Amino acid sequence: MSEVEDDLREESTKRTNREKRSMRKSREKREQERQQQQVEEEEEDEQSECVVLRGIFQLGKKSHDVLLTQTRMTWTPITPETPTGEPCIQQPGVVLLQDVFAVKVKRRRAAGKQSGGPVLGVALFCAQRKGRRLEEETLHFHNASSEHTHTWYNKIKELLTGFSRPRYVKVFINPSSHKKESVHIYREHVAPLFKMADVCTDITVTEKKGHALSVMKECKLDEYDGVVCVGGDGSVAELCHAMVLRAQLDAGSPEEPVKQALPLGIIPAGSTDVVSCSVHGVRDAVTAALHIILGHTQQVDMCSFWSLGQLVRFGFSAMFGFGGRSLARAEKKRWMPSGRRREYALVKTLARLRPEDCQLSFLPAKTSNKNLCEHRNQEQDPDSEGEESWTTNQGLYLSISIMSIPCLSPHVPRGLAPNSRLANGSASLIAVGNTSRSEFIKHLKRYNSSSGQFSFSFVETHDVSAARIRPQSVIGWSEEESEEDGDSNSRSSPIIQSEGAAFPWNIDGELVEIAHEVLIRVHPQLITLYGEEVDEAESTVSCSCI
Ligand SMILES: Nc1ncnc2c1ncn2[C@@H]1O[C@H](COP(=O)(O)OP(=O)(O)OP(=O)(O)O)[C@@H](O)[C@H]1O
Repeated sequence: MSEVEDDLREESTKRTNREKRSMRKSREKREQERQQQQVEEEEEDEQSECVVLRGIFQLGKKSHDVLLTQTRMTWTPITPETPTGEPCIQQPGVVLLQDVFAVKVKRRRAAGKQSGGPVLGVALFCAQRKGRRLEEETLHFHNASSEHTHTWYNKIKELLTGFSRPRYVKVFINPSSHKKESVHIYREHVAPLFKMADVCTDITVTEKKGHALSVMKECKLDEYDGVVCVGGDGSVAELCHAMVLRAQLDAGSPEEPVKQALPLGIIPAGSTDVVSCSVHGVRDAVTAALHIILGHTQQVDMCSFWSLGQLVRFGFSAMFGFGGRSLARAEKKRWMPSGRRREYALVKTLARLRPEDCQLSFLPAKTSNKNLCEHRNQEQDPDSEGEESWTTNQGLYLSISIMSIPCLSPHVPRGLAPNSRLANGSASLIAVGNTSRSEFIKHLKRYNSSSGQFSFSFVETHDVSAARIRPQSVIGWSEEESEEDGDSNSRSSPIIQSEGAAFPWNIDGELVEIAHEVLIRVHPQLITLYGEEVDEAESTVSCSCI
């Protein structure tokens, strides 16, 4: 082997060693950086978790070592040492302060006394999750020392003020909702929780349709942190509409939708409570009240409904065809109990099932969320996106629905529009073409059972940011109904009455009669509701009529 080859091999070995050393160094550097980052993260965690107070309280019959940090309170039983000296491992109890809605000093009250008495300790009032429900739970921490107890009480109270929660809310109660139980529901289940959490209220018990709207137009809204509605879907729809209109008035732009800054809380007291179920997953006044108290808020998309260039209203859902006709029939039988009324209307509308001849156009939703400003510009000219982006179909439809929220309810736990999200900036358009009654019933039944309601050739669904429905038939609902049973005296008054042939629309459970084309626009995150996004509602009832 030549000297040159030796030199080359030596050189190559040196280079390999150099490369290895350099790789090792960069690996070590990366490892050091990772460790440093970990230490910093741990320090950060420690800081937020650093102990604010430590003390001894009795929980139940045992003494506990209790720690309070910025975010939680933990307690571990104090146990005597075992004879063998082995440590006795105990799982600590824990409550997150984000779930605590009130703290009180507990006292032993003498009989007949409203105040005073020796201190017993602190009581924490928390919201505990049980499935989709929030339930009230009280934790008692006993310590007879007044000084000790007050130190803890003051500190916990101070930490709780760090959360963004409503302090003063405007409450509307519709005493006529469903079984006329709203006032009772509010008094029994909501008012005591609000009082406990120091939420002050200004209450209006509505006297007639439109009362909440007129109060909302004029009241001093900046005094409040939120608005609360106790009632059914009709009351919720009126208030949501009122809140967006008020935002428009305040912003000095009566033509354009403006986001309402105040959140709306919904205490369900109706028969279906679709909006409440869609943000709580359950029809339960306590769950709804606790979401309000804890300040859980959720942005929600809304629609605006227009006819002949005039705003009809703001809302979350609309049904044309079967859904509209069925509601119109139910409204004529207001004297029946709500369950029976709904079943009667459903069965009768199925018996007289007929398609609507109409032109359906829609604007497919873009994948990214559009912001409000873009939508505002579109509002003035619905065709400004260019005709080519609209899809138009002409034909016979049994039902057309458009929903910007999933519309969950105990009857339909996965919702009438299971693909719709609360704040994705689009709405589900569900168009059911003409088919036999038996096939239509099969489609309806699948809402109630599991899924597959859209897997029929006569059903199409689209994610849309706007839709337009132009009825072609000259025979409106009014003519057909008067022919049907000559029951004109018992007709309820719809929100809009048209001179010519009008068609019944179900807009958020309210009957609206419109004779002409209706344009629907989706407005991303136009309103904030107290609650959260849920996938499925708790199912408590099932419809047996079909
Ligand atoms: N004091 C009142 N008397 C009559 N109607 C009222 C009164 N206050 C409000 N309203 C109107 O009643 C309508 C229906 O209200 P709501 O939806 O709460 O009850 P509901 O129709 O019985 O419930 P659900 O829609 O769940 O069956 C709303 O449009 C609301 O404006």
